Amino acid sequence: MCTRLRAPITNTCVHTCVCPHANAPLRDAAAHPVPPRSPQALCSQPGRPKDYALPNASWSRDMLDLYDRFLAMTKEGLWKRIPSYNNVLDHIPESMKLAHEKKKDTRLFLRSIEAEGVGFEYVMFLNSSEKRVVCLFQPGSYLEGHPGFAHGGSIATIIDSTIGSCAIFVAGRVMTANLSINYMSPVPLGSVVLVDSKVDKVEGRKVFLSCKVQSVDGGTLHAEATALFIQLDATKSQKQQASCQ
Ligand SMILES: CCCCCCCCCC(=O)SCCNC(=O)CCNC(=O)[C@H](O)C(C)(C)COP(=O)(O)OP(=O)(O)OC[C@H]1O[C@@H](n2cnc3c(N)ncnc32)[C@H](O)[C@@H]1OP(=O)(O)O
Repeated sequence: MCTRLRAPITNTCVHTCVCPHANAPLRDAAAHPVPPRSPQALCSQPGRPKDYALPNASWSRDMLDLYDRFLAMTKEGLWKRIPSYNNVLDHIPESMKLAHEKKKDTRLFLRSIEAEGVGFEYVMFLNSSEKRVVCLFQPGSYLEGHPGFAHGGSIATIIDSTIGSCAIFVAGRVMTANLSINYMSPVPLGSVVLVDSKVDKVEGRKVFLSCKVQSVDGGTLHAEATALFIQLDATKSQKQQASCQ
């Protein structure tokens, strides 16, 4: 794990969204208990979708401490918090949308459970110079597989999405062609893990990536993965688009 993650916590809010509380002092992490913080209360703006990648009352102390450490690193300019919406089209810039892609009542799989704390609680940070995306992930009780532990499919989902976000950064619109995961140690429900992904190489439309899932202290390697993403071919996309109309 990157030693930079052990940097001291700062008490400044640096949300990337337009937020009335931006740069307002946060809590003293050591001295005060975790206050209930609602993303909507912090950053709700008329006409803007709700950003789910912000602290809520279900986040554990480990999750909040790690979040604060990454926020501190965003101030140095190397890392950027990635907002998270429950409709995937809100992630795609208008200029990259295909003609048939209109917003419907669909949801990004990871944001399909509305209640806080029981599904995928996560926030991602991008380091563009290292072509790296790190996701802080706290699996909730509805993601159970083996009793008390996160389902392997939920681990695959968070890996695919973290690696996918990294691939999108270098290649724009991509799809997973191959994802290979070795599960080494089960992830307890309610614990916090770091999903650390990076681009290894790009060959034409092919983006090769790798990923590690580790405990917060770096002492447990829960899973390792490699993936191949393919940049969508604009010509083929146009054909798919025509067949959808
Ligand atoms: C912030 C929001 C977060 C969002 C994150 C989202 C992450 C989630 C991503 C997903 O879950 S995507 C859903 C799961 N994936 C799919 O459903 C993909 C299904 N497969 C396809 O649609 C097509 O196979 C694909 C688009 C991946 C590739 O089809 P293409 O027709 O564009 O590729 P083509 O056949 O021309 O192959 C291009 C190159 O890739 C290679 N290739 C394609 N598939 C491969 C494969 N599976 N393994 C190895 N190589 C592969 C292929 O050999 C070739 O190599 P060369 O250029 O060297 O000749």
